[in-house]
Amino acid sequence: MRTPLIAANWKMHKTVAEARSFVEAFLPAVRGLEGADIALCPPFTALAAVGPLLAGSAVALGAQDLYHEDRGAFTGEIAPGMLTELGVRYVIVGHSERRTLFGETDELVRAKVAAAFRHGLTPILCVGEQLAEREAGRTEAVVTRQVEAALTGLEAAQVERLVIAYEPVWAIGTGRAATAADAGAVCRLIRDRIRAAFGDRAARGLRIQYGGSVKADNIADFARDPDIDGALVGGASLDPQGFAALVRAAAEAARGRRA
Ligand SMILES: O=C(CO)COP(=O)(O)O
Repeated sequence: MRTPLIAANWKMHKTVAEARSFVEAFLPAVRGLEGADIALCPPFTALAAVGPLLAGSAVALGAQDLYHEDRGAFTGEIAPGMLTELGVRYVIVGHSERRTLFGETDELVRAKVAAAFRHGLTPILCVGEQLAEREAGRTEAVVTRQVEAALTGLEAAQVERLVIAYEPVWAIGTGRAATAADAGAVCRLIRDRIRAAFGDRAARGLRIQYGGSVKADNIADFARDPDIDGALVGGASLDPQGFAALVRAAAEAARGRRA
């Protein structure tokens, strides 16, 4: 069975000093924990400080975005090699805030996923429908389009290592999480599409997280579902003790999943 991945997306929160004190409190609180992988995705400015603090721990370093070119005149952007140099292992790509606030297209997301793989980074590809799309019965069509567009040109062996985060946009930061049944159904749909396009091995290896108002007291519902492989967590990842409790609850619940 796939090990769930609980990833913290801090978004535009925490200075370097705040990031350091989070890690100092968080690591002892999850030491020795088994049954879930953990990643922290601080803002770019804190990566160089957080990386060395995580070295030797079971907690991986992630980034929130990257640019798809290796270098050049792209003011304000961050190249993949700048992330790998700092020990970054995961990179969030295509978050709905990037898509809606910063105009990222399916094509740009595809280029970023490819760039991440080219540099040995594991993308956490975010997909999810808006409220109006859900209400119009278009969830399946939207999510399928986003997944297919982002994975065009990849090899099955790459897809097997990929992480997809299903984050319905209406559930992000609203306190209104999807039900585990609805989230699980979309995750199954994604896995079926991956199986059809890339084969059974890729579909079995790929991790599909849920994201959107995940908290310590609802994570168990998601983590028990055999097709939900952990969570991408925003607001509830900002407090070290609260996030540690969330990770522990996820690991505990995931133990009950069907093998
Ligand atoms: O966008 C998210 C993670 O990427 C989810 O954010 P919240 O957990 O704050 O709803």
